[in-house]
Amino acid sequence: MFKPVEIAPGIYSVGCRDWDIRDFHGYSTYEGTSYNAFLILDEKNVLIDTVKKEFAQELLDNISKIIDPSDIDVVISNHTEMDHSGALTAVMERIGKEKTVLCSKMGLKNLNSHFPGKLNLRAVDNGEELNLGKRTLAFMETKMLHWPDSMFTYVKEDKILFSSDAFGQHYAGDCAFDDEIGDKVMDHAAKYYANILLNYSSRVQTLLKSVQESGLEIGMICPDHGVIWRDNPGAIIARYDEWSKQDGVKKAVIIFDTMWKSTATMAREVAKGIESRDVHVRLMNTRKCHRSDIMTEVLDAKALVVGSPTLNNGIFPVVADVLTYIKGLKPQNRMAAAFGSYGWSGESVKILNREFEAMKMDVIHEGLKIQYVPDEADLEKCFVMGQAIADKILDAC
Ligand SMILES: Cc1cc2nc3c(=O)[nH]c(=O)nc-3n(C[C@H](O)[C@H](O)[C@H](O)COP(=O)(O)O)c2cc1C
Repeated sequence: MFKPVEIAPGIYSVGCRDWDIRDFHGYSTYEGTSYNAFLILDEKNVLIDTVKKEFAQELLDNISKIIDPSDIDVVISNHTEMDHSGALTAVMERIGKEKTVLCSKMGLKNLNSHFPGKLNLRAVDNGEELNLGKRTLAFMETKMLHWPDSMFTYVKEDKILFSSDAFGQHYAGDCAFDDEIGDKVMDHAAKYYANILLNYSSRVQTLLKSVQESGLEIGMICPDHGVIWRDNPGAIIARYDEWSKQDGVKKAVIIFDTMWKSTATMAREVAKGIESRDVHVRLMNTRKCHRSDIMTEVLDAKALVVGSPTLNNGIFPVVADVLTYIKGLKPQNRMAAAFGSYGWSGESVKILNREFEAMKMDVIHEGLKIQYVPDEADLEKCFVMGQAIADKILDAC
């Protein structure tokens, strides 16, 4: 299903596509994903990263179309996570168990935890270089982007950055490059950033600044998932800068759930109020929209508005699920407001406000509780609440 692609003279993309995966550790992958691995032919032949365990043979088959795997001299593990290291031991059996696997210092610890005593590991220093003959590799530690072991490998002569999971996208289509896939690549990349990297945004900012200051020239970025940025790597770097700053745009995301449609009716009226001020709004039912798609919408939204009925003195469980997920990804500089229908005790708005405070969000409205089914006057209150939220967003953006 996949053949190696020569991405630069003597440098090949040899990884595998996982066409059918639709749930990637809880992230919805409607177009599958790829596990990218790269082969560099030089006086020393190098393999950068491997693939998920079950794709080990496919990776070896791809390599074999170019060289005998046993002619690989060094393997580099930029990231320990199993989608890039799961095949390592099987691949090393074929390449030669005694051959060196280079990784970061944390990679050494983490790979040993995953595959105790099975690999001949050597940790490289941040900034260390490896001469391959015609080319030089430089290693850059990128701790917590997005695991403690993450690092980048840069080919100095070709100006190619092997960026591990950074700049990746879950996409397994026919395209190998940004110029082939077109504009939709940014939707995939935004979803990836929102769900995998958002909580490390301050580190992204630090990294981008240090890359800029060092004058590192980046001609091509090869992430471990999705297409390669060969045409315009500057475009994804600019988007990472924008996403990691988290300034937010004039947009509110309303997430809600409902048992008997009262909170849903309120949600629509709040949305109408927001939209009446020409502020963009997304209305997302937590039982109909996947949490990773909700997160993608939260990425650039200035405000998060949450609606939940009161259920057994609490909030609706699916709303709690999505909020837990959003909280973990630590969106910054956000406004928030809550609403919901209740029957007798009505705790949901108070609980949601507490959650917003725990998430360090700016609570811009005291919240709106409506008993049972909202009447005309209640719906007007929802509309006015939407307008008040929109006004705060317009003041801030
Ligand atoms: C199983 C169940 C448990 C409920 N528990 C509470 C509760 O603890 N306190 C409360 O105020 N209302 C409670 N309610 C009432 C709902 O909050 C009320 O019917 C509300 O209007 C539902 O809003 P919805 O139409 O958006 O689902 C409960 C309703 C159900 C079905």
